[in-house]
Amino acid sequence: EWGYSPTNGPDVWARLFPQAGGARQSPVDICTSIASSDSNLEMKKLTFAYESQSDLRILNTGHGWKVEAPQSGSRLEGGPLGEDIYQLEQFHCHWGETSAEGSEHTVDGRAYAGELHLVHWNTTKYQSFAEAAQHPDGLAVLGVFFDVGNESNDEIEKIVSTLSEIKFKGQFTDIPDVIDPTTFLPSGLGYWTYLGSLTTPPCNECVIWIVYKEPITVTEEQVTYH
Ligand SMILES: NS(=O)(=O)c1ccc(O)c(NC(=O)NCCCCO)c1
Ligand SMILES: [Zn+2]
Repeated sequence: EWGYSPTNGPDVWARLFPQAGGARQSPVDICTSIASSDSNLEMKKLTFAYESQSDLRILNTGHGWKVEAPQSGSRLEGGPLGEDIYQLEQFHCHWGETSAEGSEHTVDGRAYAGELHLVHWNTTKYQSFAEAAQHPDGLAVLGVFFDVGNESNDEIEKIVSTLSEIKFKGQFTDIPDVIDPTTFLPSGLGYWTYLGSLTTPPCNECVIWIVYKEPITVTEEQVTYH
């Protein structure tokens, strides 16, 4: 089973998952000095529209939590996504042992306490998430960094408050509260974008990454759960 130790971590994933040795692997360190601002991105504004949903299923994946949120009524489009429309499939989180680390992307070498991924797939071109994940423009993932501060995030609390029920890998439960994914996004909508991959095996090179510049604030407890 793949993981993050020296014997099963990213350096050996390519033995079992060939794409992990590819040319557009994620995560990356975002070097802000060489990131170029693309004027047409301003012209094609990135727009998103989500539904609020209750009774979403949350799963312990063994590497964090994942909320299954297939939303046929959601739309992510514009910005780097060309003319295609992407639909929300799931969102999940990466965090670390301490709040000094945990994000997958880093910014000028700096890691954040954690990182939320909102995973979407291209419904204009493909018929399913699984099919989309086989194509270079199949998925669009919004990444939001977590900063640790004194205010807790109410939406994240609705999720973290269920984790005591799914202590072990493979367990799942329902989140009774209504969740609106829009509330996970920072107020500042500036982002970096690049063509990359799934950050975990099978590491398919199918993701258009959109990483927001502004982190959202959560409390230490909300992001060092284990
Ligand atoms: N981190 S990511 O790039 O947004 C990402 C988005 C969607 C994914 O399907 C994966 N990878 C994945 O599901 N691997 C299968 C078993 C892992 C259980 O955790 C990673
Ligand atoms: Zn992820």
